[in-house]
Amino acid sequence: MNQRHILAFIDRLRKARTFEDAALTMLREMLDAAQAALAESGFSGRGRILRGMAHWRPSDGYRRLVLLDDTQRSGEPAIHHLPSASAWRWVVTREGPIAIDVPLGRVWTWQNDAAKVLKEGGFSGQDSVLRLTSRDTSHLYAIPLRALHGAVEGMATVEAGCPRAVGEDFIFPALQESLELLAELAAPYLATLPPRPAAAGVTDDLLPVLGQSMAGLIDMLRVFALQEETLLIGGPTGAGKSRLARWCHARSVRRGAPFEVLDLIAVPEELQMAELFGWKKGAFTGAVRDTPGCITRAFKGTLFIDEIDKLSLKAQAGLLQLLESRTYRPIGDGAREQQANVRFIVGSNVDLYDQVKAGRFREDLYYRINVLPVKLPPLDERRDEIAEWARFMALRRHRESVPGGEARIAAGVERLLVEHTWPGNLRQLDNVVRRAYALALMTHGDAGPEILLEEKHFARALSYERGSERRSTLDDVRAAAVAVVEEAERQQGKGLVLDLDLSDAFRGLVLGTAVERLGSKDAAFRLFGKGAQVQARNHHKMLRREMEKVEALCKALGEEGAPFRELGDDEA
Ligand SMILES: Nc1ncnc2c1ncn2[C@@H]1O[C@H](COP(=O)(O)OP(=O)(O)OP(=O)(O)O)[C@@H](O)[C@H]1O
Repeated sequence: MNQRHILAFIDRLRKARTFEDAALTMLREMLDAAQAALAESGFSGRGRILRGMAHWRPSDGYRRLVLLDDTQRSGEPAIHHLPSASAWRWVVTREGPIAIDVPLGRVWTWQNDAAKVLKEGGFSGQDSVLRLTSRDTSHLYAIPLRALHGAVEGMATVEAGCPRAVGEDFIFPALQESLELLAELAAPYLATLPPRPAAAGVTDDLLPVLGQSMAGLIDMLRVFALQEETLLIGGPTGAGKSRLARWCHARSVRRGAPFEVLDLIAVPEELQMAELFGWKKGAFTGAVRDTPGCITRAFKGTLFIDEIDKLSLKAQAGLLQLLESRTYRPIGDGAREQQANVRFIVGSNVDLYDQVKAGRFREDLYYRINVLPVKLPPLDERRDEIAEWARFMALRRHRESVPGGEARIAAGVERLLVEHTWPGNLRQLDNVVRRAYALALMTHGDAGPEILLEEKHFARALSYERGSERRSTLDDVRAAAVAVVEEAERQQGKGLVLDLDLSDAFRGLVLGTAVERLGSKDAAFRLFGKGAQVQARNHHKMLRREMEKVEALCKALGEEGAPFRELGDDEA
């Protein structure tokens, strides 16, 4: 590339207004450079430059994906292809460009004017290989794209089809320098330009509201939904991850088969393996009959594992083995292994890589499930959706009581809701709408076919909410800790000691509060994932023990009487 050429390229990048404009400019230039290298090579007329792809994917998920396909006739609808997950891993770990000889599975690069094989058979991800060969790609070049701070956050790929060049260096040596230069020049634009506004998304029963900020993500998810690889949906609690998983299933080739959910927050650690794989009669105490696990129940369908970070290390090993071999054995079953015919979607509301660094999540499993990561933004970043969700939720609530009824929200409510912050996301909004609905019912006497939810109902419903200025739960818990420490200091001043073990009473205080609030011990235990204790009817005893600790704390603090005293008494 001569200087004039480079300047013209920079000029086009400068004129780009969106990520997509810049990515297409870069890819066009890359494909043209590859075309020229092919024409000058010994493979001229025997191979084809097929397509280029660019994606931007910081660690928490795919943000954008752009395809420039020279095999498509113009006017054809864009066929979406996925970038290669294995190529991405190579580029990230090497932080440099690589070339892949797809049929041989060879991964190599070019160093000091010489080809260097990084790994024979290093490109062996079955899904990636199949996908590339099915679109006639024999050679793939992958170049890192760097964010402004230097980290690799994206990748550009050029695909070529030239069966004659299998096992040969092909055109990479001649091309590598210009591909790297083009990527380097384009990266600052890619890192900073906004996305092209997506066309208004099509809504349906599973995704009834779709704002501008979600439309781009949904476009990508339409492509991801069709794949067999594991999809990882991150995002804060209540943002709608489970619903989105169901939406993906409904758009996948598996849509006619079951959609199963394994919510790990509700399953005690010791039962996780059993829930996943099922068990044979007699496998453990209480296993009175053969019971299929959710992998069997999801046969030919999709299994959504929510809160994957709650998976015990033992169950992580089991899941990894399953993902690698695609086979499993129910607990206590010595017989033949069973084939797992299931597509996995995994949900998490924490950063899984942080869990890896903290030693709580296996790194190998992390890479297995982090193939197609996406992040569902919090509702506060989807403000254009808030009013519409509220309308949808009000109607949904009303129709639970009056099928076919109509519910409206008064003018002015929208502003109220949009100005609020929603740390609990859609779940919190749903609660507020339900509260406003209950207040409207009180105004109107009963639910007629039509109901109007007024501003005063929402204002009141919101007044029960914790506002944006509210401190976090952690701050509140820490405030309680500070109070105890201050009390210990006071007692020390009097020559006394406040035993640290007394702070164990926190469990009892939490449980007691939950029982009071929910009006049921069973519900309180289930709220905290202790359903197994309820089932075994152990929870009364457990609660009693916790209440004794609360009493001991009260005594040490010189309080007369303890809260929730009566809770430990009856077994009702
Ligand atoms: N697509 C949807 N259609 C209807 N309601 C929805 C949708 N998405 C979210 N909601 C509302 O938000 C609530 C939370 O949604 P969901 O359970 O999918 O969130 P989540 O992100 O999986 O939460 P968690 O991380 O706590 O499991 C639902 O109970 C529902 O009221």
